[in-house]
Amino acid sequence: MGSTVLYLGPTGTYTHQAAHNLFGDDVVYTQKSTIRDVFESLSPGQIGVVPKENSTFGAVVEMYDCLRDTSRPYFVRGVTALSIQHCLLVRKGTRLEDIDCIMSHEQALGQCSGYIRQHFPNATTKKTRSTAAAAQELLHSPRAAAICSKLCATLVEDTVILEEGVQDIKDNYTRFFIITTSECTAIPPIPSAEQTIALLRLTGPISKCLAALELDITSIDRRPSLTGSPFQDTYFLEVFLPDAKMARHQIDNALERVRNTGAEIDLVGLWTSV
Ligand SMILES: O=C(O)C(=O)C[C@]1(C(=O)O)C=C[C@@H](O)C=C1
Repeated sequence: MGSTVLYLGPTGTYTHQAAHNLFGDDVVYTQKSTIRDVFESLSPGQIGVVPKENSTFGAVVEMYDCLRDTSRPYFVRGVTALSIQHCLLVRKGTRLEDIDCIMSHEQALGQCSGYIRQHFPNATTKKTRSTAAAAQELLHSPRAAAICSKLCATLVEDTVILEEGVQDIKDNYTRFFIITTSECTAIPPIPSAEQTIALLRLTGPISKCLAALELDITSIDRRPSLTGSPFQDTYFLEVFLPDAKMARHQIDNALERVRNTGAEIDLVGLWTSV
């Protein structure tokens, strides 16, 4: 039997599709109802797939909040991207003019906020745990619509798509992290390229730390650190390492330089990417 892959479910989420594109039918899939559940249920030897960022709406905050937790070991092993084309799904018989509530994951509501404002100015919005969870809720909500993938129309009985491509920016992509509890967990090969990227978690004075790091930073995300000092932040830095063979050595030296400034820094991911 192949590895177990935990993903944000239920069946039909974009995360499920991203996981399936990567691992196909060679693994055992286990759905979890929130991103936090994926992190907290992950056992040694298992693989998790969680959304990380969207090209229209930005960082997936819940994911970064889980990575901020230093009490459990997580390690990012790779990244995969998926084109996100949202549909407006309703129960059969519901017309556009009947819709009084739009349900979806907050990321999808954000990616479609212009569309919702323009077409449903009087509707309420309801956040659900995932896009596919919103599709399932239609069974109990005859006047609501769900924003979700086309696939959900085939998975949830008695539903029909009223509109396709309802995201505000047509070229819309989400990236997903592949996580394990340890850097050493064996995982099926992930398509990769020559670029080596490391993910660092840093808590400390940012300008001093960046000066000590001396690496090529490709992205920075920031969340409150929860260390007890108000407005102290934890930063997630993605750094590009031009020489894959020297990557580990370069990172270890950089971590030492930053720790010497008194800051806290950890390596929480290392992968090759396109
Ligand atoms: O709800 C889903 O279908 C998910 O897989 C989550 C998620 C996200 O959190 O970004 C994934 C892709 C889309 O951006 C919308 C929602």
